[in-house]
Amino acid sequence: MNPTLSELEARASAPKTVFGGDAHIVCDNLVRIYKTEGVEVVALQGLDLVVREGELVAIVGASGSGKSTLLNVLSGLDVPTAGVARVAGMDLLSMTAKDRLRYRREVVGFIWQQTARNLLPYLTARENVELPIKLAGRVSGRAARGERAARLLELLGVGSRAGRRPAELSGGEQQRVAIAVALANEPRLILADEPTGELDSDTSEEVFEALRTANRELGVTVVIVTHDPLVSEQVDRTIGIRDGRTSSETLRREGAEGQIVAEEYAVLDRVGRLQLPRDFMNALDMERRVRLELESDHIGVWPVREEPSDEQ
Ligand SMILES: Nc1ncnc2c1ncn2[C@@H]1O[C@H](COP(=O)(O)OP(=O)(O)OP(=O)(O)O)[C@@H](O)[C@H]1O
Repeated sequence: MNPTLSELEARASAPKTVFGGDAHIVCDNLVRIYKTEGVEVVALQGLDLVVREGELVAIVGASGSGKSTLLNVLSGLDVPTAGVARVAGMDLLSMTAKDRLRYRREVVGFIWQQTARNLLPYLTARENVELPIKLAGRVSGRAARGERAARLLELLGVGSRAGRRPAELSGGEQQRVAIAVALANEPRLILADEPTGELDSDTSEEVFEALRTANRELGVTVVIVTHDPLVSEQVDRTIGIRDGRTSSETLRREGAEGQIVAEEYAVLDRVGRLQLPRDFMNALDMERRVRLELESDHIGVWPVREEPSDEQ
């Protein structure tokens, strides 16, 4: 039955539910187009992402999928072409230069892949953590700063290394100190770009454990960007991105016998688009068109064998 005029009016005046609501990170239909020498590259093509406060998530994608572009947007280094990007209620598209600076100093902390980029080589671990606290000018007194730095290093399991310079630390220890540096000014969000890219698998586990500790003990939201799909064993939620769009989500949970179960889901956007995994499409030779059938509890997707006459 068609709605009456008064029903339509009531619908129009009802408060609109905004995508993502007041979630900590909201990207809604995010687009980033790079223009170089007249050629346009669409790095993000309508990406949607919602992360709640206090979550620990990984964003995984192959090279060129748009991970760095997304990270640059979330870190306030780059401004997207269109869409919505909000972190902790701050609008990353319309922020003034002053707000952007404050955002980068106070709201987000970073950990880069290159261990050397995170720490100053001539300072000890403790001095590296103290420096951003001093620059922010929010904690006065050397002793108070030293105490905060020592507490963070202790929390991340590198308290005994406080007096060492980066060159006297292992790669994993350097990254744990880097996490302490990122946490120095109590950011609400930590962005980590391939934080274990230069480490072997045992050392990587230590770094993930440190990120989990920071997340659990301090309640800070953590977003890890990586090309390594095995990260889904380390975090509760892994978001896959493909061709500049979120394509899948893997949720990790504990099974009945205490075993870790990882389940992969495809992401359905608001207009009903979803990306089929490439290997599923290849296995059934699916191309261009598929046949859909609505069943009582699922939707069937079948490959269509194209007739040559179809193209004319
Ligand atoms: N500054 C730029 N100018 C032009 N094109 C760019 C620029 N930065 C990225 N791109 C293009 O945008 C797309 C997404 O790149 P992006 O660096 O975000 O992917 P990525 O998933 O981080 O890859 P990688 O893991 O290799 O760093 C690619 O096609 C890339 O060539």
